[in-house]
Amino acid sequence: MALAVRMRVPCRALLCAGAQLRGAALGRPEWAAGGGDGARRFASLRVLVEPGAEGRVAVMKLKNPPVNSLSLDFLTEFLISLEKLENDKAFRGVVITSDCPNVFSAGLDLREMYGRNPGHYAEYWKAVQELWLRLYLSNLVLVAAINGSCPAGGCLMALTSDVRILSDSPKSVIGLNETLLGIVAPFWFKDTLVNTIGHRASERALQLGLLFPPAEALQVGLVDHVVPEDQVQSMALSVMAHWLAIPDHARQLTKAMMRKATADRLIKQREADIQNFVSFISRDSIQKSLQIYLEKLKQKKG
Ligand SMILES: CCCCCCCCCCCC/C=C/CC(=O)SCCNC(=O)CCNC(=O)[C@H](O)C(C)(C)COP(=O)(O)OP(=O)(O)OC[C@H]1O[C@@H](n2cnc3c(N)ncnc32)[C@H](O)[C@@H]1OP(=O)(O)O
Repeated sequence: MALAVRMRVPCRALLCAGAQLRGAALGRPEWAAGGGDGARRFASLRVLVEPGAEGRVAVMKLKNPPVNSLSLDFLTEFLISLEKLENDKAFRGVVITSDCPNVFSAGLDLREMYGRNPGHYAEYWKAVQELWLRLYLSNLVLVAAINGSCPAGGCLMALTSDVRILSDSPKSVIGLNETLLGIVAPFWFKDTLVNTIGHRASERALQLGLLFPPAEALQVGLVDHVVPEDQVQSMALSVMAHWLAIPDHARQLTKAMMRKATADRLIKQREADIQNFVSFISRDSIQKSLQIYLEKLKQKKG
């Protein structure tokens, strides 16, 4: 049944090969079965996957300290974990959350986009595209349990989920703040935001690089629920149960119907998008902006 409606990213085989290569580059696969749940529990260096209490639901904990920045190695491990879950028919839903205190994800790793060579930028961007496509078109129910700050690429990742739960903490701000760094959110970041909060709200949020505090994020529709931090996980599981009450095939076809056109826009021009990214990020002015931003982050500490 699920096979009939399974969405596929066309360049899947290519990425799989890429992911395996990256896995090899990491030195060892690191997948370790553990505990009484046997093969259903696995972990890599930076991604911990364990079955939730509800069964058929996995909890994926991101643990790339200090801030879950999306480095190339982290993206690769994330992709491999997701692929394993997609292929394991025991699972119908995944709660994605952070193992780093107060931060869901700081977004793309700035060190992957600063001071490197064009080949590296291209490889990195391809992995970013792939993670977005895999998450956005996932057959699983994805619930983002956002237990901390969620800027830029972190927000993009959360926006690919079917539901977002945000912790009610002053640190839990969320948004696409790229313009504050002097960079531009690519069209598919923009499309994902527009699909969630509409055109006018997106235009304002993107131009101003807004990071919404919880109450405003809820009001604009960027997240679906705001709850105290200690209830984020239980709320995510409760929402998940609601979504899992719907037959998979009907829900999956509906999800595909809603999302395919947006994903296809990138799929049709992936190479051009990579070239755009490489030439944009390689500009002296953009490298200077990133350098200043990285210095500001360091100075913040004091
Ligand atoms: C003509 C038009 C053409 C258009 C073409 C378009 C082409 C594409 C354009 C390019 C688009 C690129 C898209 C990028 C999206 C992104 O995701 S960029 C990343 C944006 N992220 C942020 O702005 C978040 C920055 N971080 C923070 O604000 C804070 O760290 C935090 C709020 C997340 C956490 O704060 P705190 O807990 O206080 O930790 P810190 O002390 O700040 O940080 C600890 C440590 O981590 C380092 N760090 C933080 N964020 C990042 C990051 N994103 N990448 C790498 N490293 C990061 C920080 O520097 C500290 O390091 P040290 O301990 O000092 O070494």
